[in-house]
Amino acid sequence: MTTKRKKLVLVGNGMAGVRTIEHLLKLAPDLYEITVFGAEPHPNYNRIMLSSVLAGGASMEEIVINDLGWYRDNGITLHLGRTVTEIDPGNRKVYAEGGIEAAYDELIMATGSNAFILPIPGAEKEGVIGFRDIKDCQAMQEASRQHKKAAVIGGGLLGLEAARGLLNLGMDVTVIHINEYLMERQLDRPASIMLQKELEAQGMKFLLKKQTESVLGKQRAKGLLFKDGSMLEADLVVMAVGIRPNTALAQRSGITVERGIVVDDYMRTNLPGIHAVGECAQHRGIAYGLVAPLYEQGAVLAKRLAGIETGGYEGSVTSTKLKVSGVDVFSGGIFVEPEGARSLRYQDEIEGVYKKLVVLDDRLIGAVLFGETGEGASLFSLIKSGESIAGREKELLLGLPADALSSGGGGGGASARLEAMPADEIVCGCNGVSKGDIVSAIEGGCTSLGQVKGCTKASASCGGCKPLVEGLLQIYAGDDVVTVKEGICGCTSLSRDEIVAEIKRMGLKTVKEVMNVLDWNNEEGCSKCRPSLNYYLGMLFPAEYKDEKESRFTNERYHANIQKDGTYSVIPRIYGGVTSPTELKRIAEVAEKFAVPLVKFTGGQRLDLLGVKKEDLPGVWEALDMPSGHGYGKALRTVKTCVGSTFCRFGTQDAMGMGVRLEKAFERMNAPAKVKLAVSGCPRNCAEATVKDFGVVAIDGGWELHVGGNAGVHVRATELLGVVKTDDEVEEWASAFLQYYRENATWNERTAPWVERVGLTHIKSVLDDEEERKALHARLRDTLDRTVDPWKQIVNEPELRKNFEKLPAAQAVPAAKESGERTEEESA
Ligand SMILES: Cc1cc2nc3c(=O)[nH]c(=O)nc-3n(C[C@H](O)[C@H](O)[C@H](O)COP(=O)(O)OP(=O)(O)OC[C@H]3O[C@@H](n4cnc5c(N)ncnc54)[C@H](O)[C@@H]3O)c2cc1C
Ligand SMILES: NC(=O)c1ccc[n+]([C@@H]2O[C@H](COP(=O)([O-])OP(=O)(O)OC[C@H]3O[C@@H](n4cnc5c(N)ncnc54)[C@H](O)[C@@H]3O)[C@@H](O)[C@H]2O)c1
Ligand code: SF4
Ligand code: FES
Repeated sequence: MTTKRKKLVLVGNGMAGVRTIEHLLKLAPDLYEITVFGAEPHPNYNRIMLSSVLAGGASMEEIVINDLGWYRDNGITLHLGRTVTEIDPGNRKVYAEGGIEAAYDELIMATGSNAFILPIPGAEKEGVIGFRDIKDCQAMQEASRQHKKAAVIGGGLLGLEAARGLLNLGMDVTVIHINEYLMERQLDRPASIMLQKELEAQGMKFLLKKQTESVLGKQRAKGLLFKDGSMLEADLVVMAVGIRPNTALAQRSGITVERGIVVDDYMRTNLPGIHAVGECAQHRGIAYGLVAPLYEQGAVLAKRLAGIETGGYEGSVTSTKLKVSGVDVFSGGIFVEPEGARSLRYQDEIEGVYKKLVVLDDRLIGAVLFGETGEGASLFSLIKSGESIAGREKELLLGLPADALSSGGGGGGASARLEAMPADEIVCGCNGVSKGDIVSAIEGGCTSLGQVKGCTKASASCGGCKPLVEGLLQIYAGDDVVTVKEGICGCTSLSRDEIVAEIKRMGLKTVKEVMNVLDWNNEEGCSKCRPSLNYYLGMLFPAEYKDEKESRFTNERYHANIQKDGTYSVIPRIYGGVTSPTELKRIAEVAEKFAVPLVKFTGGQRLDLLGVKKEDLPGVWEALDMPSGHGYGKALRTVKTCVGSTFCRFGTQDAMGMGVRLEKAFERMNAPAKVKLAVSGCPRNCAEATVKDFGVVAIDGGWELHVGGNAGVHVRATELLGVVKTDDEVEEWASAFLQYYRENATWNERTAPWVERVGLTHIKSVLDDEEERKALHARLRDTLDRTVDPWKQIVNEPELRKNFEKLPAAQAVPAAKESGERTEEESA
């Protein structure tokens, strides 16, 4: 005898509702006769991926989660394109468009949200849309075929993803934002400013602190008028100013509604048999707007409906990742310090990296990452776990090896955390994939990230969970794991070596050409690939390549180090740290003349003039009449020396003379990362040569050559490359080592990790070959002979000087005010 199934009706065929049904079918496949109503004419699809569809990274077909066959196979009655218009709670019935009605024992409201359209005059005009569904996406694609200028109102996640998509469609895009910085709901000011700069480099324009008064135009939008009286031309206006839970039907039906449909921990509304999940629901005062919490709600409701005991939904901590190719932004938990909390920050404008951790009672409660977001998933799991991070705060901030990211003191690190993670914990928030799902996929034969993605969808949306999925692969696939090569950034799947080989093979000569020919998936590139391509091209073709200033970071463009108040630091070259009374007097006069607020000795034996205004830079350089110390770039910085045999009674060689010689030989040398040298006059090593990229230590009758050292966060002592007798040999070996590093390291890789990666034995074997050594030396000489001092060049060329003129206040780039940035000279 078959028992009669209960009737379950789902209103809303979106991500949260259908997810609940999927769960329920797994838990109790025969319990309900299910009817689904969807106002949209499509089967259930991944709304998140609309951003990728718009940007050209996915097709509409690819984002379907459950096709029509799935509904059929599971015996679900589906009414597509039918909006439910009425609920009769007394008789437990729903009524939909087209005269359709359905009775229920249990009803799920999963009506999602509506895009908020600003109630301003002209908002109803043709060409004004929100960005919420397939229809909106198609409208934007269509508009881009006929129109050129787009305005996106709202600089939040949605607005920026829409803007990136429209840029990809060839439109001229301006984002209008009401706040003074972008994504203020997810980011703090420094991260937001870095984000803005990166997006500007991609071609996006911004109008900040602007309030839209009305949409101009007759039938179709022609532009926007702002409250300050200014205007913007636009024939497509996308409103991305937030969402409002879709509650009208619930309200009409007597269900309690505040901002959303009010539910308890079991997703029950005030009316018997009626539940709500997803963006339309309000739980403990919060209506969520991201899928991860909605999936958690769905899991609880599914258990409840299946009659399985469950602890109830207790609310979610959320994290977000902006899905814009070439920009890495992560925000999780509480990123604005509540009372009693501390925050730790790290900012490096040269590398384009910003990190902020918020700690309360020794627990990580929030994080913002820009530029390097690989640790986002691990940090987010620490935020959720609430475990103590006492004593590990700095490690976490500075991104030590993945295994430092957890289990403080308990040992084991990140892999131990993954192993201990319960099977039902969600690893991929975007797609609601649990650890158990991923482990099953691996045990079922998936051995690469791509295969796990194909089987489970984990990492298929924002990609934020990729490190965790890879971690699970390492643990559960063991030796079978297939590591698929990663591109140098999100814009390409090519590795550094492949790119360099292709540049050489095809003789590519500009950054744009490389991107075009090698099929970059983002026309403008990003903050990782543009500077690296600029470096590789300059390194490969020193004679022909013209440096692309726009592919460099601010500091390298202005040849000075930007400080947290927006002023600059000027470090002239002082060869070997040896100066003279005349030079010192000149520096003092310049400091007085330009009212330089601070003059300080750096760790590299030089003088740093701090607090110089941008417009004063050329004047300061002119008056100093000294070469640039390159204290701002990926280049030779200092050659630190001790006094050596000239004065010291222990000295066996002239350390100062050698230091000056090396600094003169290698000044203006750019490199994959900054390079520091030191020369000590005896093994007492007062110049600390054994923590430098290239260290020279005098011994009786010769010099020891040390390589691959590094102070700073990850201290690494040098390894001994060899011992030579003469000063000429020191220069030749140093030159060959540096050129080999220049030609083979990945952009941004310092000598310490490079030596570790390729091995000293290999480097030695190359440099021991005299012919090869001399050839490397000659290539570096040839490169350096073509370089000029950047300060002199700017001082002497009026056109270049113009770049330093004071901008009108409105255009000035805001400084990274809250940053804790140090001058690069001082950072090791
Ligand atoms: C472009 C874009 C990108 C996004 N990116 C991300 C991201 O990267 N990460 C993230 O976590 N979140 C992201 N989101 C948010 C995420 O998509 C939503 O949180 C999620 O889709 C909400 O699911 P839901 O089921 O509650 O609502 P929806 O997915 O909106 O589904 C509700 C459905 O109910 C239907 N409906 C409404 N009323 C009725 C009715 N009376 N009768 C019948 N049907 C009805 C609607 O038409 C809709 O199809 C993004 C959203 C957009 C628009
Ligand atoms: N990557 C992701 O996780 C992702 C991507 C897209 C959308 N979403 C989700 O979709 C939902 C909608 O996104 P959203 O960005 O519209 O919402 P949001 O509320 O996060 O951001 C809206 C932004 O618009 C700005 N704004 C408000 N009024 C304005 C006005 N009059 N003029 C100019 N700017 C104005 C606000 O300052 C805010 O920054 C959110 O829940 C979001 O989390 C998430
Ligand atoms: S390293 Fe040797 S030579 Fe140089 S200062 Fe120290 S003791 Fe003197
Ligand atoms: S968390 Fe976004 S794809 Fe997994």
